[in-house]
Amino acid sequence: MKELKHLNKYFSKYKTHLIIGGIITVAARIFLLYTPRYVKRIFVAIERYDEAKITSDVFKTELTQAIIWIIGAALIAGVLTFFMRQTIINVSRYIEFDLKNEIYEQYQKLSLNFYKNNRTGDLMNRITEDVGRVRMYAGPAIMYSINTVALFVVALIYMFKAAPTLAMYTILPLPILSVIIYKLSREIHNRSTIVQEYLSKLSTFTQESFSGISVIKAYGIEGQTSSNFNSLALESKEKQVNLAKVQAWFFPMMILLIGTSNLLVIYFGGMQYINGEIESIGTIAEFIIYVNMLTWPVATVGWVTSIVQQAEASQKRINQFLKLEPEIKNTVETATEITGDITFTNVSFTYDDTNIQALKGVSFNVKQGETLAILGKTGSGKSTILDLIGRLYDIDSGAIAINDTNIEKHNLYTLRDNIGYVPQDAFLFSDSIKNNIKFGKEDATDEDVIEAAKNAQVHKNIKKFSNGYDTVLGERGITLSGGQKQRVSIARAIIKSPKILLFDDCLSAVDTETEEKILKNLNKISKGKTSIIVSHRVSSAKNATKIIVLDDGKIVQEGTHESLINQDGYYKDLYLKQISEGSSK
Ligand SMILES: Nc1ncnc2c1ncn2[C@@H]1O[C@H](COP(=O)(O)OP(=O)(O)OP(=O)(O)O)[C@@H](O)[C@H]1O
Repeated sequence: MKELKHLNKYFSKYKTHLIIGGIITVAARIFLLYTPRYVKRIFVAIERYDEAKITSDVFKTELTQAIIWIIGAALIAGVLTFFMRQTIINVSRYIEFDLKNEIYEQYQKLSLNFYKNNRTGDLMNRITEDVGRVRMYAGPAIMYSINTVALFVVALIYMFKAAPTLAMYTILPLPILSVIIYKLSREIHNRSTIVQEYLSKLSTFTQESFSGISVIKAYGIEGQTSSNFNSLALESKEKQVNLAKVQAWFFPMMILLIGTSNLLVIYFGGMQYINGEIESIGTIAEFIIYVNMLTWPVATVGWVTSIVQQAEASQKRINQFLKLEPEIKNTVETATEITGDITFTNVSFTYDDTNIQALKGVSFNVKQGETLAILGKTGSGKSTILDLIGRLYDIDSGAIAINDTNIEKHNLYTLRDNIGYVPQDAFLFSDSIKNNIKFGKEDATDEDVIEAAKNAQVHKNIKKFSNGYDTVLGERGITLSGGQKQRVSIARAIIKSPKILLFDDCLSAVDTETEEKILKNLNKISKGKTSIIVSHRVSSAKNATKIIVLDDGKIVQEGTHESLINQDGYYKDLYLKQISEGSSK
Protein backbone atom coordinates (compact mmCIF):
# COMPACT_ATOMS: atom_id res chain seq x y z
CA MET A 1 0.00 0.00 0.00
CA LYS A 2 3.10 2.24 0.07
CA GLU A 3 2.65 3.43 -3.49
CA LEU A 4 -1.08 4.06 -3.09
CA LYS A 5 -0.30 6.65 -0.40
CA HIS A 6 0.08 9.04 -3.31
CA LEU A 7 -3.71 9.06 -3.54
CA ASN A 8 -4.18 10.27 0.04
CA LYS A 9 -4.14 13.89 -1.08
CA TYR A 10 -7.09 13.14 -3.34
CA PHE A 11 -8.95 11.20 -0.65
CA SER A 12 -8.52 14.19 1.61
CA LYS A 13 -9.75 16.51 -1.16
CA TYR A 14 -12.95 14.49 -1.52
CA LYS A 15 -13.31 13.41 2.11
CA THR A 16 -16.82 14.88 2.52
CA HIS A 17 -18.11 12.79 -0.39
CA LEU A 18 -16.39 9.71 0.99
CA ILE A 19 -17.73 10.14 4.53
CA ILE A 20 -21.26 10.68 3.25
CA GLY A 21 -20.83 7.67 0.93
CA GLY A 22 -19.64 5.55 3.87
CA ILE A 23 -22.61 6.52 6.05
CA ILE A 24 -25.04 5.84 3.20
CA THR A 25 -23.44 2.43 2.60
CA VAL A 26 -23.85 1.39 6.25
CA ALA A 27 -27.45 2.65 6.31
CA ALA A 28 -28.26 0.76 3.09
CA ARG A 29 -26.95 -2.50 4.58
CA ILE A 30 -28.96 -2.03 7.77
CA PHE A 31 -32.15 -1.67 5.74
CA LEU A 32 -31.22 -4.59 3.51
CA LEU A 33 -30.99 -6.84 6.56
CA TYR A 34 -34.59 -6.16 7.51
CA THR A 35 -35.71 -8.76 4.95
CA PRO A 36 -34.40 -11.94 6.65
CA ARG A 37 -35.69 -10.82 10.05
CA TYR A 38 -39.19 -10.12 8.75
CA VAL A 39 -39.20 -13.37 6.74
CA LYS A 40 -38.55 -15.13 10.06
CA ARG A 41 -41.44 -13.20 11.62
CA ILE A 42 -43.74 -14.43 8.87
CA PHE A 43 -42.68 -18.01 9.60
CA VAL A 44 -43.20 -17.48 13.34
CA ALA A 45 -46.65 -15.99 12.68
CA ILE A 46 -47.57 -18.96 10.47
CA GLU A 47 -46.42 -21.39 13.19
CA ARG A 48 -48.34 -19.58 15.91
CA TYR A 49 -51.44 -19.37 13.75
CA ASP A 50 -51.05 -23.05 12.94
CA GLU A 51 -50.86 -23.83 16.62
CA ALA A 52 -53.94 -21.58 17.12
CA LYS A 53 -51.97 -19.27 19.40
CA ILE A 54 -53.14 -16.19 17.46
CA THR A 55 -56.37 -15.30 15.76
CA SER A 56 -56.84 -14.96 12.05
CA ASP A 57 -57.03 -11.16 12.36
CA VAL A 58 -53.79 -10.92 14.35
CA PHE A 59 -52.13 -13.28 11.84
CA LYS A 60 -53.26 -11.11 8.92
CA THR A 61 -52.06 -7.94 10.64
CA GLU A 62 -48.64 -9.48 11.41
CA LEU A 63 -48.34 -10.78 7.85
CA THR A 64 -49.27 -7.41 6.33
CA GLN A 65 -46.90 -5.52 8.63
CA ALA A 66 -44.00 -7.85 7.76
CA ILE A 67 -44.64 -7.55 4.03
CA ILE A 68 -44.81 -3.73 4.27
CA TRP A 69 -41.54 -3.71 6.22
CA ILE A 70 -39.83 -6.00 3.69
CA ILE A 71 -40.96 -3.93 0.70
CA GLY A 72 -40.29 -0.59 2.44
CA ALA A 73 -36.83 -1.61 3.66
CA ALA A 74 -35.91 -3.01 0.23
CA LEU A 75 -37.00 0.24 -1.42
CA ILE A 76 -35.03 2.38 1.03
CA ALA A 77 -31.98 0.09 0.70
CA GLY A 78 -32.31 0.39 -3.10
CA VAL A 79 -32.43 4.19 -3.02
CA LEU A 80 -29.49 4.32 -0.59
CA THR A 81 -27.47 1.91 -2.75
CA PHE A 82 -28.04 4.25 -5.70
CA PHE A 83 -26.65 7.17 -3.68
CA MET A 84 -23.81 5.00 -2.40
CA ARG A 85 -22.63 4.49 -5.97
CA GLN A 86 -23.31 8.13 -6.83
CA THR A 87 -20.98 9.31 -4.09
CA ILE A 88 -18.15 6.79 -3.88
CA ILE A 89 -17.94 5.82 -7.55
CA ASN A 90 -18.15 9.50 -8.55
CA VAL A 91 -15.21 10.24 -6.26
CA SER A 92 -13.19 7.58 -8.08
CA ARG A 93 -14.00 9.32 -11.37
CA TYR A 94 -12.90 12.69 -9.93
CA ILE A 95 -9.66 11.10 -8.72
CA GLU A 96 -9.13 9.47 -12.11
CA PHE A 97 -9.55 12.88 -13.75
CA ASP A 98 -7.16 14.59 -11.31
CA LEU A 99 -4.56 11.88 -11.63
CA LYS A 100 -4.66 11.92 -15.43
CA ASN A 101 -4.15 15.67 -15.37
CA GLU A 102 -1.30 15.35 -12.89
CA ILE A 103 0.45 12.78 -15.07
CA TYR A 104 -0.14 14.77 -18.25
CA GLU A 105 1.27 17.93 -16.68
CA GLN A 106 4.30 16.00 -15.51
CA TYR A 107 4.79 14.55 -19.01
CA GLN A 108 4.76 18.09 -20.40
CA LYS A 109 7.44 19.16 -17.93
CA LEU A 110 9.81 16.29 -18.65
CA SER A 111 12.67 16.80 -21.06
CA LEU A 112 13.23 15.29 -24.50
CA ASN A 113 15.56 12.64 -23.09
CA PHE A 114 12.64 11.23 -21.12
CA TYR A 115 10.71 10.74 -24.35
CA LYS A 116 13.69 9.11 -25.97
CA ASN A 117 14.08 6.65 -23.11
CA ASN A 118 10.42 5.70 -22.90
CA ARG A 119 8.16 4.31 -25.58
CA THR A 120 5.03 6.22 -26.51
CA GLY A 121 2.90 3.12 -25.91
CA ASP A 122 4.21 2.89 -22.36
CA LEU A 123 3.51 6.57 -21.66
CA MET A 124 -0.02 6.15 -23.00
CA ASN A 125 -0.54 3.00 -20.98
CA ARG A 126 0.36 4.67 -17.71
CA ILE A 127 -2.07 7.49 -18.28
CA THR A 128 -4.91 5.19 -19.39
CA GLU A 129 -4.64 1.54 -18.27
CA ASP A 130 -2.73 2.19 -15.07
CA VAL A 131 -4.91 5.10 -14.03
CA GLY A 132 -7.92 2.90 -14.78
CA ARG A 133 -6.64 0.23 -12.40
CA VAL A 134 -5.96 2.80 -9.71
CA ARG A 135 -9.50 4.08 -10.15
CA MET A 136 -10.82 0.60 -9.44
CA TYR A 137 -9.10 0.88 -6.06
CA ALA A 138 -10.27 4.44 -5.36
CA GLY A 139 -13.88 3.58 -6.17
CA PRO A 140 -15.21 0.02 -6.40
CA ALA A 141 -12.62 -1.47 -4.02
CA ILE A 142 -13.35 1.08 -1.31
CA MET A 143 -17.10 0.89 -1.87
CA TYR A 144 -17.22 -2.91 -1.74
CA SER A 145 -14.94 -2.98 1.31
CA ILE A 146 -17.21 -0.63 3.28
CA ASN A 147 -20.17 -2.60 1.97
CA THR A 148 -18.73 -5.96 3.04
CA VAL A 149 -17.62 -4.79 6.46
CA ALA A 150 -20.97 -3.06 7.13
CA LEU A 151 -23.03 -6.02 5.93
CA PHE A 152 -20.87 -8.53 7.74
CA VAL A 153 -20.87 -6.72 11.07
CA VAL A 154 -24.61 -6.02 11.04
CA ALA A 155 -25.49 -9.52 9.78
CA LEU A 156 -23.22 -11.24 12.31
CA ILE A 157 -24.77 -9.29 15.18
CA TYR A 158 -28.25 -10.36 14.05
CA MET A 159 -27.15 -13.94 13.40
CA PHE A 160 -25.40 -14.46 16.74
CA LYS A 161 -28.33 -12.87 18.53
CA ALA A 162 -30.77 -15.21 16.77
CA ALA A 163 -28.83 -18.52 16.92
CA PRO A 164 -25.10 -18.44 17.89
CA THR A 165 -24.21 -22.08 17.06
CA LEU A 166 -25.99 -22.00 13.73
CA ALA A 167 -24.24 -18.69 12.99
CA MET A 168 -20.86 -20.42 13.49
CA TYR A 169 -21.68 -23.22 11.03
CA THR A 170 -23.09 -20.76 8.51
CA ILE A 171 -20.01 -18.60 8.23
CA LEU A 172 -17.58 -21.55 8.08
CA PRO A 173 -17.35 -21.86 4.26
CA LEU A 174 -17.11 -18.10 3.70
CA PRO A 175 -13.33 -17.71 4.27
CA ILE A 176 -12.74 -20.66 1.93
CA LEU A 177 -14.87 -18.89 -0.66
CA SER A 178 -12.88 -15.72 -0.24
CA VAL A 179 -9.53 -17.47 -0.71
CA ILE A 180 -10.77 -19.31 -3.82
CA ILE A 181 -12.09 -16.10 -5.36
CA TYR A 182 -8.81 -14.35 -4.56
CA LYS A 183 -6.83 -17.08 -6.32
CA LEU A 184 -9.19 -17.06 -9.27
CA SER A 185 -9.09 -13.25 -9.51
CA ARG A 186 -5.28 -13.29 -9.54
CA GLU A 187 -5.19 -15.89 -12.27
CA ILE A 188 -7.81 -13.95 -14.23
CA HIS A 189 -5.72 -10.82 -13.79
CA ASN A 190 -2.50 -12.52 -14.94
CA ARG A 191 -4.16 -13.97 -17.97
CA SER A 192 -5.96 -10.77 -18.87
CA THR A 193 -2.64 -8.86 -18.66
CA ILE A 194 -1.29 -11.24 -21.30
CA VAL A 195 -4.46 -10.76 -23.36
CA GLN A 196 -3.99 -6.96 -23.10
CA GLU A 197 -0.38 -7.27 -24.28
CA TYR A 198 -1.51 -9.23 -27.32
CA LEU A 199 -4.30 -6.79 -28.04
CA SER A 200 -1.89 -3.88 -28.01
CA LYS A 201 0.56 -5.82 -30.23
CA LEU A 202 -2.30 -6.49 -32.59
CA SER A 203 -3.44 -2.87 -32.69
CA THR A 204 0.13 -1.58 -33.14
CA PHE A 205 0.57 -4.01 -36.04
CA THR A 206 -2.73 -3.02 -37.62
CA GLN A 207 -2.08 0.69 -37.15
CA GLU A 208 1.37 0.41 -38.71
CA SER A 209 0.14 -1.56 -41.67
CA PHE A 210 -2.59 1.00 -42.33
CA SER A 211 -0.12 3.88 -42.03
CA GLY A 212 2.30 2.13 -44.34
CA ILE A 213 -0.34 0.77 -46.71
CA SER A 214 1.19 2.56 -49.70
CA VAL A 215 4.56 0.84 -49.05
CA ILE A 216 2.84 -2.53 -48.58
CA LYS A 217 0.97 -2.15 -51.85
CA ALA A 218 3.97 -0.80 -53.74
CA TYR A 219 6.05 -3.83 -52.69
CA GLY A 220 3.12 -6.21 -53.25
CA ILE A 221 3.47 -7.76 -49.81
CA GLU A 222 -0.23 -7.80 -48.86
CA GLY A 223 -0.14 -11.61 -48.58
CA GLN A 224 2.83 -11.63 -46.24
CA THR A 225 1.31 -8.85 -44.11
CA SER A 226 -1.97 -10.76 -43.88
CA SER A 227 -0.22 -13.94 -42.79
CA ASN A 228 1.78 -12.01 -40.14
CA PHE A 229 -1.49 -10.54 -38.92
CA ASN A 230 -3.09 -13.97 -38.92
CA SER A 231 -0.39 -15.56 -36.76
CA LEU A 232 -0.55 -12.66 -34.29
CA ALA A 233 -4.34 -12.90 -34.19
CA LEU A 234 -4.07 -16.66 -33.65
CA GLU A 235 -1.79 -16.21 -30.64
CA SER A 236 -4.12 -13.53 -29.32
CA LYS A 237 -7.09 -15.89 -29.69
CA GLU A 238 -5.28 -18.62 -27.72
CA LYS A 239 -4.62 -16.20 -24.87
CA GLN A 240 -8.30 -15.16 -24.92
CA VAL A 241 -9.38 -18.80 -24.74
CA ASN A 242 -6.99 -19.37 -21.82
CA LEU A 243 -8.57 -16.45 -20.02
CA ALA A 244 -12.09 -17.66 -20.72
CA LYS A 245 -11.20 -21.05 -19.19
CA VAL A 246 -10.37 -19.53 -15.80
CA GLN A 247 -13.27 -17.10 -15.98
CA ALA A 248 -15.58 -20.04 -16.56
CA TRP A 249 -14.67 -21.34 -13.06
CA PHE A 250 -15.88 -18.23 -11.31
CA PHE A 251 -19.64 -18.76 -11.22
CA PRO A 252 -19.63 -22.54 -10.71
CA MET A 253 -17.37 -22.02 -7.67
CA MET A 254 -19.72 -19.39 -6.33
CA ILE A 255 -22.77 -21.60 -6.85
CA LEU A 256 -21.01 -24.58 -5.26
CA LEU A 257 -20.06 -22.63 -2.16
CA ILE A 258 -23.43 -20.93 -1.79
CA GLY A 259 -25.02 -24.37 -2.15
CA THR A 260 -22.69 -25.82 0.50
CA SER A 261 -23.50 -23.01 2.93
CA ASN A 262 -27.23 -23.46 2.31
CA LEU A 263 -26.93 -27.19 2.96
CA LEU A 264 -25.04 -26.55 6.19
CA VAL A 265 -27.74 -24.14 7.33
CA ILE A 266 -30.53 -26.57 6.48
CA TYR A 267 -28.74 -29.56 8.04
CA PHE A 268 -27.52 -27.98 11.27
CA GLY A 269 -30.55 -25.67 11.51
CA GLY A 270 -32.86 -28.65 11.03
CA MET A 271 -30.99 -30.64 13.73
CA GLN A 272 -31.15 -27.74 16.14
CA TYR A 273 -34.85 -27.24 15.44
CA ILE A 274 -35.54 -30.93 16.06
CA ASN A 275 -33.53 -30.71 19.30
CA GLY A 276 -35.47 -27.59 20.26
CA GLU A 277 -32.34 -25.45 20.29
CA ILE A 278 -33.90 -22.89 17.97
CA GLU A 279 -37.39 -21.60 18.51
CA SER A 280 -38.73 -21.55 14.94
CA ILE A 281 -38.26 -22.99 11.49
CA GLY A 282 -38.27 -19.31 10.46
CA THR A 283 -34.71 -18.99 11.83
CA ILE A 284 -33.55 -21.43 9.14
CA ALA A 285 -35.26 -19.34 6.44
CA GLU A 286 -33.70 -16.20 7.97
CA PHE A 287 -30.23 -17.79 7.90
CA ILE A 288 -30.57 -19.01 4.33
CA ILE A 289 -31.22 -15.42 3.28
CA TYR A 290 -28.19 -14.24 5.32
CA VAL A 291 -25.97 -16.80 3.62
CA ASN A 292 -27.08 -15.69 0.19
CA MET A 293 -26.69 -12.04 1.14
CA LEU A 294 -23.21 -12.56 2.57
CA THR A 295 -21.81 -14.69 -0.22
CA TRP A 296 -21.28 -11.91 -2.73
CA PRO A 297 -19.69 -9.47 -0.30
CA VAL A 298 -17.39 -12.19 0.99
CA ALA A 299 -16.48 -13.14 -2.57
CA THR A 300 -15.59 -9.51 -3.16
CA VAL A 301 -12.94 -9.71 -0.40
CA GLY A 302 -10.86 -11.85 -2.75
CA TRP A 303 -11.71 -9.64 -5.70
CA VAL A 304 -10.92 -6.44 -3.78
CA THR A 305 -7.56 -7.85 -2.63
CA SER A 306 -6.61 -8.52 -6.20
CA ILE A 307 -7.80 -5.03 -7.27
CA VAL A 308 -5.67 -3.45 -4.54
CA GLN A 309 -2.63 -5.43 -5.65
CA GLN A 310 -3.12 -4.40 -9.26
CA ALA A 311 -3.67 -0.79 -8.24
CA GLU A 312 -0.50 -0.84 -6.12
CA ALA A 313 1.50 -2.15 -9.09
CA SER A 314 -0.04 0.43 -11.42
CA GLN A 315 0.46 3.31 -8.98
CA LYS A 316 4.10 2.24 -8.66
CA ARG A 317 4.51 2.62 -12.43
CA ILE A 318 2.77 6.01 -12.29
CA ASN A 319 4.88 7.19 -9.34
CA GLN A 320 8.06 6.29 -11.22
CA PHE A 321 7.26 9.04 -13.72
CA LEU A 322 5.69 11.47 -11.25
CA LYS A 323 8.84 11.46 -9.14
CA LEU A 324 11.11 12.25 -12.06
CA GLU A 325 12.65 15.69 -12.01
CA PRO A 326 12.77 17.42 -15.42
CA GLU A 327 16.37 17.53 -16.60
CA ILE A 328 15.89 21.04 -17.94
CA LYS A 329 14.92 23.19 -14.99
CA ASN A 330 13.59 26.70 -14.92
CA THR A 331 15.64 28.42 -12.26
CA VAL A 332 14.32 31.94 -12.81
CA GLU A 333 10.73 32.60 -11.83
CA THR A 334 10.33 36.11 -13.25
CA ALA A 335 10.33 36.85 -16.96
CA THR A 336 13.70 37.87 -18.37
CA GLU A 337 14.40 40.06 -21.34
CA ILE A 338 15.39 38.46 -24.61
CA THR A 339 16.78 40.75 -27.28
CA GLY A 340 18.25 38.30 -29.72
CA ASP A 341 22.05 38.54 -29.34
CA ILE A 342 23.27 34.95 -29.19
CA THR A 343 26.79 33.95 -28.21
CA PHE A 344 28.21 30.43 -28.14
CA THR A 345 31.52 30.18 -26.28
CA ASN A 346 33.42 26.95 -26.62
CA VAL A 347 30.23 24.88 -26.44
CA SER A 348 30.50 21.10 -26.31
CA PHE A 349 27.59 18.73 -26.11
CA THR A 350 27.18 14.95 -26.05
CA TYR A 351 23.87 13.13 -26.42
CA ASP A 352 23.45 10.94 -23.35
CA ASP A 353 21.73 8.03 -25.05
CA THR A 354 24.02 7.62 -28.04
CA ASN A 355 27.15 9.07 -26.45
CA ILE A 356 27.72 10.96 -29.68
CA GLN A 357 29.59 14.20 -29.15
CA ALA A 358 27.56 16.40 -31.50
CA LEU A 359 29.38 19.70 -30.78
CA LYS A 360 33.04 20.15 -29.95
CA GLY A 361 34.09 23.59 -28.73
CA VAL A 362 31.77 25.65 -30.93
CA SER A 363 32.02 29.44 -30.63
CA PHE A 364 30.15 32.09 -32.62
CA ASN A 365 28.17 35.22 -32.12
CA VAL A 366 25.10 36.54 -33.85
CA LYS A 367 23.67 39.94 -33.05
CA GLN A 368 20.07 41.05 -32.86
CA GLY A 369 18.75 41.69 -36.38
CA GLU A 370 21.42 39.52 -38.03
CA THR A 371 21.01 36.26 -39.90
CA LEU A 372 23.31 33.35 -39.34
CA ALA A 373 23.40 30.46 -41.79
CA ILE A 374 24.74 27.09 -40.70
CA LEU A 375 25.88 24.62 -43.32
CA GLY A 376 27.70 21.34 -43.16
CA LYS A 377 27.50 17.67 -43.95
CA THR A 378 24.69 15.58 -42.56
CA GLY A 379 25.24 14.71 -38.90
CA SER A 380 27.71 17.56 -38.41
CA GLY A 381 25.71 19.10 -35.52
CA LYS A 382 23.62 21.82 -37.19
CA SER A 383 20.24 20.89 -35.67
CA THR A 384 21.91 20.38 -32.31
CA ILE A 385 22.88 24.07 -32.23
CA LEU A 386 19.22 25.05 -32.68
CA ASP A 387 18.07 22.62 -29.99
CA LEU A 388 20.58 24.07 -27.56
CA ILE A 389 19.35 27.64 -28.16
CA GLY A 390 15.82 26.54 -27.17
CA ARG A 391 17.31 24.66 -24.17
CA LEU A 392 15.88 21.37 -25.28
CA TYR A 393 19.15 20.03 -23.86
CA ASP A 394 21.67 21.58 -21.50
CA ILE A 395 25.27 21.74 -22.63
CA ASP A 396 28.20 19.86 -21.09
CA SER A 397 30.77 22.65 -21.20
CA GLY A 398 31.24 26.16 -22.50
CA ALA A 399 28.50 28.76 -22.37
CA ILE A 400 25.54 29.96 -24.37
CA ALA A 401 24.46 33.52 -23.69
CA ILE A 402 21.49 35.50 -24.90
CA ASN A 403 22.02 39.23 -24.59
CA ASP A 404 25.04 38.55 -22.41
CA THR A 405 23.09 36.52 -19.86
CA ASN A 406 23.76 32.80 -19.64
CA ILE A 407 20.83 30.94 -21.17
CA GLU A 408 20.32 29.02 -17.88
CA LYS A 409 19.80 32.33 -16.09
CA HIS A 410 16.89 33.20 -18.37
CA ASN A 411 13.33 32.23 -17.55
CA LEU A 412 12.87 29.04 -19.58
CA TYR A 413 9.34 29.92 -20.66
CA THR A 414 10.21 33.47 -21.71
CA LEU A 415 13.12 32.06 -23.66
CA ARG A 416 10.98 29.54 -25.54
CA ASP A 417 8.22 32.08 -25.99
CA ASN A 418 10.66 34.32 -27.82
CA ILE A 419 11.74 31.60 -30.21
CA GLY A 420 9.97 30.67 -33.44
CA TYR A 421 11.25 27.24 -34.37
CA VAL A 422 10.67 25.44 -37.64
CA PRO A 423 11.86 21.85 -37.27
CA GLN A 424 13.36 19.66 -39.94
CA ASP A 425 10.34 17.35 -40.01
CA ALA A 426 7.37 19.67 -40.01
CA PHE A 427 4.84 18.24 -37.61
CA LEU A 428 1.25 19.29 -38.13
CA PHE A 429 -1.65 18.33 -35.89
CA SER A 430 -4.84 16.63 -37.10
CA ASP A 431 -6.64 19.94 -37.07
CA SER A 432 -7.53 22.72 -39.52
CA ILE A 433 -4.74 24.57 -41.33
CA LYS A 434 -5.84 27.73 -39.55
CA ASN A 435 -5.47 26.17 -36.10
CA ASN A 436 -2.14 24.67 -37.06
CA ILE A 437 -0.84 28.13 -37.90
CA LYS A 438 -2.51 29.73 -34.87
CA PHE A 439 -0.73 27.18 -32.70
CA GLY A 440 2.12 29.68 -32.73
CA LYS A 441 -0.12 32.47 -31.39
CA GLU A 442 -3.48 31.49 -29.98
CA ASP A 443 -5.04 34.96 -30.09
CA ALA A 444 -4.08 35.55 -33.72
CA THR A 445 -6.81 36.95 -35.96
CA ASP A 446 -7.74 35.47 -39.35
CA GLU A 447 -5.84 38.36 -40.95
CA ASP A 448 -2.70 37.45 -38.98
CA VAL A 449 -3.02 33.84 -40.16
CA ILE A 450 -3.38 34.90 -43.81
CA GLU A 451 -0.49 37.34 -43.50
CA ALA A 452 1.77 34.61 -42.06
CA ALA A 453 0.69 32.15 -44.75
CA LYS A 454 1.40 34.73 -47.45
CA ASN A 455 4.87 35.34 -46.08
CA ALA A 456 5.48 31.60 -46.01
CA GLN A 457 4.29 31.41 -49.65
CA VAL A 458 1.55 28.91 -48.83
CA HIS A 459 -1.51 31.17 -49.00
CA LYS A 460 -2.21 30.41 -52.67
CA ASN A 461 -2.06 26.66 -52.05
CA ILE A 462 -4.43 26.91 -49.10
CA LYS A 463 -6.91 29.00 -51.11
CA LYS A 464 -7.11 26.18 -53.67
CA PHE A 465 -8.51 23.73 -51.07
CA SER A 466 -12.30 23.79 -51.06
CA ASN A 467 -12.36 24.51 -47.32
CA GLY A 468 -9.47 26.95 -47.46
CA TYR A 469 -7.98 27.63 -44.05
CA ASP A 470 -10.57 25.32 -42.44
CA THR A 471 -9.22 22.30 -44.32
CA VAL A 472 -8.52 19.56 -41.83
CA LEU A 473 -5.11 17.91 -42.00
CA GLY A 474 -3.81 14.50 -41.01
CA GLU A 475 -5.65 11.27 -40.43
CA ARG A 476 -9.11 12.73 -40.71
CA GLY A 477 -8.27 15.13 -43.49
CA ILE A 478 -6.03 15.78 -46.41
CA THR A 479 -2.31 15.19 -46.60
CA LEU A 480 -0.15 18.14 -47.55
CA SER A 481 2.91 17.76 -49.75
CA GLY A 482 6.28 17.92 -48.00
CA GLY A 483 6.87 21.47 -49.22
CA GLN A 484 3.38 22.63 -48.19
CA LYS A 485 3.89 21.17 -44.73
CA GLN A 486 7.18 22.99 -44.38
CA ARG A 487 5.58 26.27 -45.37
CA VAL A 488 2.64 25.88 -42.97
CA SER A 489 5.22 25.17 -40.30
CA ILE A 490 7.09 28.37 -41.27
CA ALA A 491 3.83 30.35 -41.06
CA ARG A 492 3.29 28.94 -37.56
CA ALA A 493 6.71 30.20 -36.47
CA ILE A 494 6.50 33.66 -37.98
CA ILE A 495 2.98 34.43 -36.78
CA LYS A 496 4.44 34.63 -33.27
CA SER A 497 6.75 37.43 -34.37
CA PRO A 498 9.42 36.12 -32.01
CA LYS A 499 12.79 37.72 -31.30
CA ILE A 500 14.64 34.65 -32.51
CA LEU A 501 13.71 32.60 -35.58
CA LEU A 502 15.25 29.16 -36.03
CA PHE A 503 14.80 27.42 -39.38
CA ASP A 504 16.07 23.86 -39.48
CA ASP A 505 16.52 22.91 -43.10
CA CYS A 506 12.90 23.82 -43.60
CA LEU A 507 13.11 24.81 -47.24
CA SER A 508 14.55 21.52 -48.44
CA ALA A 509 11.26 20.38 -49.97
CA VAL A 510 10.44 23.58 -51.84
CA ASP A 511 11.72 24.48 -55.27
CA THR A 512 14.42 27.13 -55.54
CA GLU A 513 12.02 29.72 -56.94
CA THR A 514 9.65 29.43 -53.94
CA GLU A 515 12.68 29.31 -51.66
CA GLU A 516 13.83 32.62 -53.08
CA LYS A 517 10.41 34.18 -52.46
CA ILE A 518 10.17 32.86 -48.90
CA LEU A 519 13.67 34.06 -48.10
CA LYS A 520 12.80 37.50 -49.44
CA ASN A 521 9.72 37.62 -47.22
CA LEU A 522 11.65 36.34 -44.25
CA ASN A 523 14.20 39.03 -44.82
CA LYS A 524 11.42 41.59 -44.65
CA ILE A 525 9.68 40.22 -41.55
CA SER A 526 12.80 39.39 -39.64
CA LYS A 527 13.94 42.99 -39.46
CA GLY A 528 15.26 43.53 -35.94
CA LYS A 529 15.02 39.79 -35.21
CA THR A 530 17.76 37.21 -35.09
CA SER A 531 17.45 34.41 -37.61
CA ILE A 532 19.40 31.21 -37.83
CA ILE A 533 18.96 29.19 -40.98
CA VAL A 534 20.24 25.64 -41.16
CA SER A 535 20.50 24.47 -44.72
CA HIS A 536 22.20 22.26 -47.26
CA ARG A 537 21.73 24.88 -49.97
CA VAL A 538 23.97 27.82 -50.68
CA SER A 539 20.93 29.66 -51.99
CA SER A 540 19.45 29.74 -48.47
CA ALA A 541 22.68 30.94 -46.93
CA LYS A 542 24.08 33.44 -49.40
CA ASN A 543 22.29 36.51 -48.03
CA ALA A 544 23.04 35.75 -44.37
CA THR A 545 25.09 38.22 -42.37
CA LYS A 546 27.35 35.39 -41.36
CA ILE A 547 27.79 31.80 -42.45
CA ILE A 548 29.39 29.00 -40.47
CA VAL A 549 30.28 25.58 -41.81
CA LEU A 550 30.31 22.65 -39.42
CA ASP A 551 32.14 19.39 -39.77
CA ASP A 552 31.96 16.67 -37.15
CA GLY A 553 30.75 19.10 -34.49
CA LYS A 554 33.40 21.76 -35.15
CA ILE A 555 33.28 25.04 -37.05
CA VAL A 556 35.57 24.62 -40.03
CA GLN A 557 34.69 27.75 -41.99
CA GLU A 558 33.23 31.10 -41.04
CA GLY A 559 32.52 34.24 -43.03
CA THR A 560 30.19 35.84 -45.53
CA HIS A 561 29.09 34.34 -48.84
CA GLU A 562 31.59 36.50 -50.70
CA SER A 563 34.49 35.58 -48.46
CA LEU A 564 33.66 31.87 -48.44
CA ILE A 565 33.27 31.40 -52.20
CA ASN A 566 36.76 32.74 -52.53
CA GLN A 567 38.17 30.29 -50.02
CA ASP A 568 38.88 26.62 -50.74
CA GLY A 569 36.66 24.40 -48.68
CA TYR A 570 33.23 22.86 -48.21
CA TYR A 571 31.28 26.05 -48.94
CA LYS A 572 33.03 26.81 -52.23
CA ASP A 573 32.70 23.18 -53.38
CA LEU A 574 29.02 23.19 -52.51
CA TYR A 575 28.51 26.51 -54.27
CA LEU A 576 30.21 25.32 -57.45
CA LYS A 577 28.30 22.06 -57.38
CA GLN A 578 24.98 23.76 -56.87
CA ILE A 579 25.46 26.39 -59.59
CA SER A 580 26.50 23.70 -62.04
CA GLU A 581 23.39 21.68 -61.09
CA GLY A 582 21.29 24.83 -61.49
CA SER A 583 22.66 25.64 -64.92
CA SER A 584 22.33 22.06 -66.16
CA LYS A 585 18.57 22.04 -65.34
N1 LIG B 1 18.19 13.20 -30.38
C1 LIG B 1 19.37 12.66 -30.55
N2 LIG B 1 19.81 11.69 -29.72
C2 LIG B 1 21.02 11.15 -29.91
N3 LIG B 1 21.88 11.50 -30.86
C3 LIG B 1 21.51 12.45 -31.70
C4 LIG B 1 20.23 13.08 -31.59
N4 LIG B 1 20.11 14.01 -32.55
C5 LIG B 1 21.25 13.96 -33.24
N5 LIG B 1 22.09 13.04 -32.75
C6 LIG B 1 23.44 12.75 -33.23
O1 LIG B 1 24.20 13.93 -33.11
C7 LIG B 1 24.95 14.19 -34.29
C8 LIG B 1 24.58 15.57 -34.83
O2 LIG B 1 23.24 15.52 -35.28
P1 LIG B 1 22.47 16.77 -35.85
O3 LIG B 1 21.05 16.38 -36.01
O4 LIG B 1 22.78 17.97 -35.04
O5 LIG B 1 23.15 16.90 -37.28
P2 LIG B 1 22.74 17.78 -38.51
O6 LIG B 1 23.98 18.45 -38.96
O7 LIG B 1 21.59 18.64 -38.20
O8 LIG B 1 22.33 16.65 -39.54
P3 LIG B 1 21.30 16.75 -40.80
O9 LIG B 1 21.90 17.65 -41.79
O10 LIG B 1 21.23 15.35 -41.29
O11 LIG B 1 20.03 17.23 -40.23
C9 LIG B 1 24.62 13.06 -35.26
O12 LIG B 1 25.70 12.13 -35.22
C10 LIG B 1 23.37 12.43 -34.71
O13 LIG B 1 23.40 11.03 -34.93
